[in-house]
Amino acid sequence: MRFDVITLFPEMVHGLLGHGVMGRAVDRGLIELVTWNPRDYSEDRHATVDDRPYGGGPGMVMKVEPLRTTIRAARAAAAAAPVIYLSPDGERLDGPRVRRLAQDRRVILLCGRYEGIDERLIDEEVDQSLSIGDYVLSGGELPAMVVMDAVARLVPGVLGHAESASQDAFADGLLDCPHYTRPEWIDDRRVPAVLLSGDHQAVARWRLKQALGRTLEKRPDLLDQRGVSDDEQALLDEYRAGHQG
Ligand SMILES: NC(=O)c1ccc(NCc2ccccc2)nc1
Repeated sequence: MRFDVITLFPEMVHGLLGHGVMGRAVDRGLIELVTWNPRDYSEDRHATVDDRPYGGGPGMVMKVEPLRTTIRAARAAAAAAPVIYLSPDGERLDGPRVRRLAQDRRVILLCGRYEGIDERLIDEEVDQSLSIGDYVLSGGELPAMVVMDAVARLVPGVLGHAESASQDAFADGLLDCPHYTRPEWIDDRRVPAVLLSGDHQAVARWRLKQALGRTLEKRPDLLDQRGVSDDEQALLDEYRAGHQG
Protein backbone atom coordinates (compact mmCIF):
# COMPACT_ATOMS: atom_id res chain seq x y z
CA MET A 1 0.00 0.00 0.00
CA ARG A 2 1.39 3.36 -1.02
CA PHE A 3 0.15 6.65 0.45
CA ASP A 4 0.97 9.87 -1.42
CA VAL A 5 0.17 12.78 0.86
CA ILE A 6 -0.03 16.37 -0.38
CA THR A 7 0.65 18.58 2.62
CA LEU A 8 2.34 21.79 3.71
CA PHE A 9 3.61 19.91 6.78
CA PRO A 10 5.27 16.69 5.58
CA GLU A 11 7.09 16.14 8.88
CA MET A 12 3.73 15.88 10.65
CA VAL A 13 2.63 12.99 8.47
CA HIS A 14 5.97 11.16 8.57
CA GLY A 15 5.59 11.18 12.35
CA LEU A 16 2.76 8.64 12.10
CA LEU A 17 4.87 6.06 10.28
CA GLY A 18 8.01 6.33 12.33
CA HIS A 19 6.87 4.33 15.35
CA GLY A 20 5.53 0.95 16.44
CA VAL A 21 3.40 -1.18 14.18
CA MET A 22 3.35 1.42 11.40
CA GLY A 23 7.07 2.04 11.59
CA ARG A 24 7.78 -1.67 11.28
CA ALA A 25 5.36 -1.93 8.34
CA VAL A 26 7.29 0.80 6.52
CA ASP A 27 10.62 -0.84 7.34
CA ARG A 28 9.28 -4.11 5.92
CA GLY A 29 8.05 -2.42 2.74
CA LEU A 30 4.38 -3.24 3.41
CA ILE A 31 3.53 0.45 3.61
CA GLU A 32 5.08 3.27 1.59
CA LEU A 33 4.62 6.99 2.28
CA VAL A 34 5.56 9.74 -0.13
CA THR A 35 4.82 13.38 0.75
CA TRP A 36 4.46 16.25 -1.68
CA ASN A 37 4.74 19.84 -0.45
CA PRO A 38 2.99 22.49 -2.61
CA ARG A 39 5.57 25.05 -1.48
CA ASP A 40 8.12 23.12 -3.53
CA TYR A 41 5.96 23.68 -6.64
CA SER A 42 5.26 27.39 -6.32
CA GLU A 43 6.49 29.75 -9.03
CA ASP A 44 6.91 32.91 -6.96
CA ARG A 45 9.87 33.44 -4.67
CA HIS A 46 7.56 33.82 -1.66
CA ALA A 47 6.22 30.30 -2.31
CA THR A 48 2.68 31.62 -2.01
CA VAL A 49 0.09 28.85 -1.62
CA ASP A 50 -2.90 30.81 -0.29
CA ASP A 51 -4.67 34.09 -0.84
CA ARG A 52 -7.60 36.13 0.44
CA PRO A 53 -11.12 34.87 -0.33
CA TYR A 54 -13.18 36.54 -3.10
CA GLY A 55 -16.29 38.00 -1.54
CA GLY A 56 -14.34 38.93 1.59
CA GLY A 57 -14.61 37.23 4.97
CA PRO A 58 -12.07 35.81 7.43
CA GLY A 59 -9.20 33.47 6.72
CA MET A 60 -7.36 32.43 3.58
CA VAL A 61 -8.08 30.00 0.76
CA MET A 62 -5.56 27.62 -0.82
CA LYS A 63 -4.90 28.71 -4.42
CA VAL A 64 -5.40 26.43 -7.41
CA GLU A 65 -1.70 26.80 -8.20
CA PRO A 66 0.69 25.52 -6.99
CA LEU A 67 -1.67 22.83 -5.61
CA ARG A 68 -2.72 21.61 -9.07
CA THR A 69 0.87 21.16 -10.23
CA THR A 70 1.58 19.23 -7.02
CA ILE A 71 -1.44 16.95 -7.52
CA ARG A 72 -0.41 16.28 -11.12
CA ALA A 73 3.13 15.43 -10.02
CA ALA A 74 1.75 12.99 -7.44
CA ARG A 75 -0.66 11.49 -10.02
CA ALA A 76 2.22 11.00 -12.45
CA ALA A 77 4.16 9.10 -9.77
CA ALA A 78 1.20 7.22 -8.26
CA ALA A 79 -0.55 6.19 -11.46
CA ALA A 80 -4.30 5.59 -11.25
CA ALA A 81 -4.51 6.44 -7.56
CA PRO A 82 -7.70 8.15 -6.37
CA VAL A 83 -7.27 11.70 -5.06
CA ILE A 84 -9.02 11.91 -1.68
CA TYR A 85 -9.63 15.34 -0.12
CA LEU A 86 -9.94 15.40 3.69
CA SER A 87 -12.73 17.85 4.47
CA PRO A 88 -15.49 18.36 7.07
CA ASP A 89 -18.09 18.09 4.32
CA GLY A 90 -16.75 14.79 2.98
CA GLU A 91 -18.37 11.37 3.28
CA ARG A 92 -18.02 10.00 6.81
CA LEU A 93 -15.10 7.57 7.26
CA ASP A 94 -16.38 4.23 8.57
CA GLY A 95 -15.39 0.55 8.55
CA PRO A 96 -16.70 -0.25 5.07
CA ARG A 97 -14.98 2.79 3.56
CA VAL A 98 -11.69 1.86 5.30
CA ARG A 99 -11.96 -1.69 3.99
CA ARG A 100 -12.65 -0.40 0.49
CA LEU A 101 -9.61 1.90 0.57
CA ALA A 102 -7.43 -1.01 1.75
CA GLN A 103 -8.20 -2.71 -1.59
CA ASP A 104 -6.41 0.10 -3.50
CA ARG A 105 -2.69 -0.25 -4.10
CA ARG A 106 -2.22 3.51 -3.86
CA VAL A 107 -4.16 6.52 -2.63
CA ILE A 108 -3.35 10.23 -2.88
CA LEU A 109 -4.45 12.16 0.23
CA LEU A 110 -4.92 15.91 -0.21
CA CYS A 111 -4.59 17.92 3.02
CA GLY A 112 -6.13 21.38 3.03
CA ARG A 113 -5.24 24.18 5.46
CA TYR A 114 -6.81 27.57 6.18
CA GLU A 115 -10.49 27.75 5.13
CA GLY A 116 -10.00 25.09 2.49
CA ILE A 117 -9.21 24.92 -1.21
CA ASP A 118 -10.47 26.90 -4.23
CA GLU A 119 -13.61 25.01 -5.37
CA ARG A 120 -12.39 24.87 -8.97
CA LEU A 121 -9.52 22.60 -7.93
CA ILE A 122 -11.91 20.27 -6.09
CA ASP A 123 -14.17 20.07 -9.19
CA GLU A 124 -11.22 19.33 -11.46
CA GLU A 125 -8.86 17.12 -9.45
CA VAL A 126 -10.59 15.51 -6.43
CA ASP A 127 -12.14 12.04 -6.80
CA GLN A 128 -13.75 11.84 -3.34
CA SER A 129 -13.88 13.79 -0.09
CA LEU A 130 -13.71 12.09 3.31
CA SER A 131 -14.48 13.40 6.80
CA ILE A 132 -13.46 11.79 10.10
CA GLY A 133 -16.23 13.57 12.01
CA ASP A 134 -18.35 16.69 12.37
CA TYR A 135 -15.69 19.11 13.56
CA VAL A 136 -13.16 21.45 11.96
CA LEU A 137 -9.41 20.95 12.49
CA SER A 138 -6.50 23.21 11.58
CA GLY A 139 -5.70 21.04 8.59
CA GLY A 140 -6.36 17.80 6.82
CA GLU A 141 -3.13 16.19 8.09
CA LEU A 142 -4.61 14.61 11.24
CA PRO A 143 -7.60 13.20 9.29
CA ALA A 144 -5.14 11.89 6.68
CA MET A 145 -3.16 10.16 9.42
CA VAL A 146 -6.36 8.62 10.81
CA VAL A 147 -7.16 7.26 7.36
CA MET A 148 -3.64 5.91 6.88
CA ASP A 149 -3.56 4.20 10.28
CA ALA A 150 -6.99 2.60 9.86
CA VAL A 151 -6.23 1.43 6.30
CA ALA A 152 -2.67 0.25 7.01
CA ARG A 153 -3.94 -2.02 9.82
CA LEU A 154 -5.90 -3.96 7.20
CA VAL A 155 -2.92 -4.49 4.89
CA PRO A 156 -1.91 -8.18 5.12
CA GLY A 157 1.17 -8.63 7.30
CA VAL A 158 1.08 -5.22 8.97
CA LEU A 159 -0.45 -6.55 12.17
CA GLY A 160 1.27 -9.65 13.48
CA HIS A 161 -0.97 -12.55 14.53
CA ALA A 162 -0.85 -11.25 18.11
CA GLU A 163 -2.48 -7.94 17.23
CA SER A 164 -4.75 -9.34 14.54
CA ALA A 165 -7.12 -6.67 13.28
CA SER A 166 -9.87 -9.25 13.02
CA GLN A 167 -10.20 -9.06 16.82
CA ASP A 168 -10.65 -5.32 16.44
CA ALA A 169 -13.93 -3.80 17.39
CA PHE A 170 -16.10 -3.14 14.36
CA ALA A 171 -14.37 -5.95 12.46
CA ASP A 172 -17.58 -8.01 12.76
CA GLY A 173 -19.81 -4.99 13.29
CA LEU A 174 -19.69 -5.22 17.09
CA LEU A 175 -17.98 -3.20 19.81
CA ASP A 176 -15.01 -4.89 21.46
CA CYS A 177 -15.18 -7.17 24.50
CA PRO A 178 -13.48 -6.09 27.76
CA HIS A 179 -9.75 -6.87 28.15
CA TYR A 180 -7.80 -7.81 31.29
CA THR A 181 -4.19 -8.52 32.17
CA ARG A 182 -2.12 -9.13 35.33
CA PRO A 183 -2.47 -8.73 38.25
CA GLU A 184 -5.50 -10.92 38.89
CA TRP A 185 -6.76 -8.59 41.66
CA ILE A 186 -6.93 -4.81 41.67
CA ASP A 187 -8.29 -3.81 45.12
CA ASP A 188 -11.45 -5.95 45.39
CA ARG A 189 -11.92 -6.32 41.63
CA ARG A 190 -10.96 -9.68 40.12
CA VAL A 191 -10.58 -10.79 36.50
CA PRO A 192 -13.70 -12.73 35.32
CA ALA A 193 -13.12 -16.39 36.25
CA VAL A 194 -13.85 -17.72 32.74
CA LEU A 195 -10.72 -15.94 31.45
CA LEU A 196 -8.59 -17.90 33.93
CA SER A 197 -10.28 -21.23 33.14
CA GLY A 198 -8.15 -22.21 30.16
CA ASP A 199 -11.37 -23.29 28.41
CA HIS A 200 -10.85 -21.54 25.04
CA GLN A 201 -14.36 -22.28 23.82
CA ALA A 202 -15.89 -20.81 26.99
CA VAL A 203 -13.62 -17.77 26.67
CA ALA A 204 -14.66 -17.23 23.03
CA ARG A 205 -18.36 -17.50 23.96
CA TRP A 206 -17.91 -15.11 26.89
CA ARG A 207 -16.11 -12.58 24.65
CA LEU A 208 -18.83 -12.74 21.99
CA LYS A 209 -21.53 -12.39 24.69
CA GLN A 210 -19.77 -9.32 26.10
CA ALA A 211 -19.30 -7.79 22.62
CA LEU A 212 -22.99 -8.33 21.81
CA GLY A 213 -24.17 -7.00 25.18
CA ARG A 214 -21.95 -3.92 25.10
CA THR A 215 -23.00 -3.16 21.54
CA LEU A 216 -26.66 -3.43 22.56
CA GLU A 217 -26.06 -1.07 25.49
CA LYS A 218 -23.79 1.51 23.81
CA ARG A 219 -24.55 1.30 20.10
CA PRO A 220 -27.94 -0.38 19.45
CA ASP A 221 -27.84 1.20 15.97
CA LEU A 222 -24.86 -1.02 15.06
CA LEU A 223 -26.73 -4.10 16.24
CA ASP A 224 -29.83 -3.16 14.22
CA GLN A 225 -27.63 -2.68 11.16
CA ARG A 226 -25.80 -6.01 11.69
CA GLY A 227 -28.61 -8.23 12.94
CA VAL A 228 -27.98 -11.20 15.28
CA SER A 229 -28.23 -14.98 14.78
CA ASP A 230 -30.43 -17.14 17.01
CA ASP A 231 -27.35 -18.29 18.91
CA GLU A 232 -26.22 -14.71 19.39
CA GLN A 233 -29.70 -13.72 20.55
CA ALA A 234 -29.44 -16.46 23.22
CA LEU A 235 -26.12 -15.00 24.36
CA LEU A 236 -27.71 -11.55 24.48
CA ASP A 237 -30.52 -12.88 26.67
CA GLU A 238 -27.90 -14.43 28.97
CA TYR A 239 -26.04 -11.10 29.06
CA ARG A 240 -29.17 -9.16 29.94
CA ALA A 241 -30.14 -11.68 32.61
CA GLY A 242 -26.74 -11.18 34.20
CA HIS A 243 -26.90 -7.39 33.97
CA GLN A 244 -30.25 -6.73 35.57
CA GLY A 245 -30.23 -3.60 37.73
N1 LIG B 1 -13.61 16.47 9.90
C1 LIG B 1 -12.57 16.32 9.07
O1 LIG B 1 -12.29 15.24 8.56
C2 LIG B 1 -11.72 17.52 8.80
C3 LIG B 1 -10.96 17.62 7.63
C4 LIG B 1 -10.18 18.76 7.40
C5 LIG B 1 -10.17 19.76 8.36
N2 LIG B 1 -9.46 20.90 8.20
C6 LIG B 1 -8.93 21.34 6.90
C7 LIG B 1 -10.08 21.87 6.08
C8 LIG B 1 -10.86 22.89 6.59
C9 LIG B 1 -11.94 23.38 5.83
C10 LIG B 1 -12.22 22.82 4.57
C11 LIG B 1 -11.42 21.80 4.08
C12 LIG B 1 -10.34 21.31 4.83
N3 LIG B 1 -10.90 19.65 9.48
C13 LIG B 1 -11.67 18.55 9.70
